[in-house]
Amino acid sequence: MTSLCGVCRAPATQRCSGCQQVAYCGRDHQRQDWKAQHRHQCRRFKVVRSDRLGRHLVATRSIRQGEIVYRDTPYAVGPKIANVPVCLGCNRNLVPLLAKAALQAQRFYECSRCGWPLCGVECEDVEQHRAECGVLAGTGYRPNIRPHPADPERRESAYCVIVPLRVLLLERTAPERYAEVQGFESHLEQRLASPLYGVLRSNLVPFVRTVLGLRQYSEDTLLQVSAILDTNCYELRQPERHVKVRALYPLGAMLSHDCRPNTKHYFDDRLGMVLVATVDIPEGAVISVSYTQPLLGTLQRRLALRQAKCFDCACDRCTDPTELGTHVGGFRCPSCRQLHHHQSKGTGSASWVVPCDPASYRSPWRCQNRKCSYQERPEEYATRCERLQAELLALDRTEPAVYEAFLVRHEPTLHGWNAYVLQAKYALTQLLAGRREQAPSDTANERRMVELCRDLLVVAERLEPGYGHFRTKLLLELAKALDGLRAGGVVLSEQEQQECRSAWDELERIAKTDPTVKAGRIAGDSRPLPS
Ligand SMILES: C[S@@+](CC[C@H](N)C(=O)[O-])C[C@H]1O[C@@H](n2cnc3c(N)ncnc32)[C@H](O)[C@@H]1O
Repeated sequence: MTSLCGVCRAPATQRCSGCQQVAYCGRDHQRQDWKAQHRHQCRRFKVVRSDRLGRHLVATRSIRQGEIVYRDTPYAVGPKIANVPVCLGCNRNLVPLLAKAALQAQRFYECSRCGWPLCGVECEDVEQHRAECGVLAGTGYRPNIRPHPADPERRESAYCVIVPLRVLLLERTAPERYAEVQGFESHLEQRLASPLYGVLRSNLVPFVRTVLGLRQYSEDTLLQVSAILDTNCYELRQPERHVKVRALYPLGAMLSHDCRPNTKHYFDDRLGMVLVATVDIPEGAVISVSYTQPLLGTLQRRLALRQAKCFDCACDRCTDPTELGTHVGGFRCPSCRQLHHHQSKGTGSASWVVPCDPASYRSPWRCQNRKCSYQERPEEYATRCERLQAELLALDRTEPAVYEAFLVRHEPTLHGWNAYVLQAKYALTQLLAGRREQAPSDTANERRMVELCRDLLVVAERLEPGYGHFRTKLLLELAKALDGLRAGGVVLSEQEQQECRSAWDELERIAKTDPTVKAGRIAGDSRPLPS
């Protein structure tokens, strides 16, 4: 069918290259429409609905790796249901901002009108705080939020009212946004059965209706708003600015999850969410993000998604017993291992135990070797994971040697890419990076780093390919370690020099659309240093 010009309805000869969604008879009408409206509507995606994903985003044209898919402005930002003390003006954690002497004063700066803690007088009139301040000030209620130097991680539950209140106040300040938020997914029915919603029913509801006097909002509406926030908010982290809060974004609320996503996101200085394609996304493909951690096995990821976002993931990784060949959830078959031990040769040692049905929380686990009958019940597998998790958590987090010992201890029984092994290996890279600061020319340290990064990069490429954050961090550590070896007098092979050059080249490309990978310089090296 011939396309018609979006302005005059004459036969069209060209399409908008940005979205491929509208056509024009020529450049004049394209320019005219751009100025009049299209610049606000031109998008690389559209929102569609399916039975499995609900509403989600689909690419309306091919999107290149590294391209920014969209920038999204938040509708509401603020503390999580229970949060460490945070400034209601600028969202920064209050504790690290205070000098020791001030902490001993036992109080934070309090807003002169509503009494809630802020950084200082300069945050009293920040737009985010203005509307709520009037409502909070009128109540006479003052939260008892104080510094606890001995327990800086202590969370205050009084914060559970702030973001819901900010959403309710949109009804006055931005009614079209308020109406849009009411249409977001909530999973309220499922959430009402949880203990958290029991607590919200007895804390949040009377606070808003009785203390704040906002009686026009029924219990159902208030719990619905909470459930919308729990389903759609993103954790907004900017460690260098001491910001760790939650935020609701209109496009973010339409974005579906995949355990092998094709985008990543970061937050800009104005707390906007920027979505970047980590791989080439073909026209018609679902645009996905990951709501969870890549270094968890399928059972743990799916449980986390069910608990936080109320759905059962059925992506390619979740439905593959080997998790795309990585065996992140798997372990070595004890029976085949014994056989191997007795015969001291043969293929026994290479048999892995995998779930019979990865998409079931109650699946038994079975040896992949058809000749072996080894099985493990779901309870036994869960206990195995809990034990490993507890062991990992108990390690001294400052000491690389204890992580190395963990790896040696579990090498005979776990896959080299088992979730707990991966977590230990990744922790080791962080510790070795810290050591580099103290001992810059420790070549044994750098050699080990290179080995770990090469290994983890293979996993990262399978689970979060392309420009994903996990892979980017590893590329950076690999490049720095190879540079470190050279600086320490080691002669790199031709292959290693090429490996180092291509890592830096790729990091430069990633940095073009991801400012969290900042350009800098290593002393004595002319290459840009993402940090
Ligand atoms: C941020 S919202 C995304 C928009 C939502 N689909 C809608 O229609 O409003 C998150 C919710 O989308 C659904 N969802 C997202 N990714 C999914 C997936 N991979 N499989 C099934 N449901 C998914 C779940 O209901 C989840 O709680």
